[in-house]
Amino acid sequence: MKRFRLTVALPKGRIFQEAYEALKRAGLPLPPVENARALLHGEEGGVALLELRNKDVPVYVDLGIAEIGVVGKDVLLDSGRDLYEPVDLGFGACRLSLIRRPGDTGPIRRIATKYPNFTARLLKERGWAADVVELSGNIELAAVTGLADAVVDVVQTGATLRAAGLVEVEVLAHSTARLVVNRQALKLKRDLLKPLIARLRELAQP
Ligand SMILES: Nc1ncnc2c1ncn2[C@@H]1O[C@H](COP(=O)(O)OP(=O)(O)OP(=O)(O)O)[C@@H](O)[C@H]1O
Ligand SMILES: O=P(O)(O)OC[C@H]1O[C@H](OP(=O)(O)OP(=O)(O)O)[C@H](O)[C@@H]1O
Repeated sequence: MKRFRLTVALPKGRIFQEAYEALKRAGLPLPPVENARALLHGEEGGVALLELRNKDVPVYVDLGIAEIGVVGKDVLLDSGRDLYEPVDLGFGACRLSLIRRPGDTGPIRRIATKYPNFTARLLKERGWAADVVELSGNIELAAVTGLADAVVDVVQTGATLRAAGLVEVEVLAHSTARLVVNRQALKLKRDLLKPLIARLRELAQP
């Protein structure tokens, strides 16, 4: 890939637009997004934008392909990557919760989730002997159908849970979108990244 002054990793989907606008407001000259799902870039030597799946953002930033990225704390908690996380951007607020069928209070033997590492850590901390089943979407269905006797999933309004007739047993973690920065790039591109981080912090103040 051509080298750019800065490469930014953003997740396509729910938080893309807000992430894009937050970085623009902070003064980063991002290329226009007319043709999504591409490697987008402006003029030679400018800022390049990678549009990725959520869980790929920490990978691209950790391995230094992108110097910075925006991703949900939920994804970071599962990623196992040691990224510098200097700004809580505030949007994309949701929580990671333990969800069960109403009245189910017995031991959890099988737990389904899109967050297998986070969930495995939880089981270990609590000393629960359960199998983790990794799924890719519509996680609530695992509890509804009996595939699992609990799920760990994102809750925001609670509407999906209610519609599925499930209950939020416990909030395990709170999540918002975060700016993530490659640790080496922070040193090498300090002059570019420090003011951007400072500006994003100012703008993210409630
Ligand atoms: N219902 C929700 N309300 C608010 N924020 C949410 C909600 N669901 C997820 N989020 C946050 O937004 C991020 C992106 O969610 P999105 O639905 O776009 O991706 P996804 O479907 O989980 O992932 P992918 O499509 O990349 O596998 C999540 O990682 C989380 O931080
Ligand atoms: O509490 P709520 O406001 O109802 O939001 C929670 C739902 O949103 C997310 O699903 P998404 O729409 O991303 O679909 P997915 O299950 O395919 O990931 C999450 O997995 C829940 O299902």
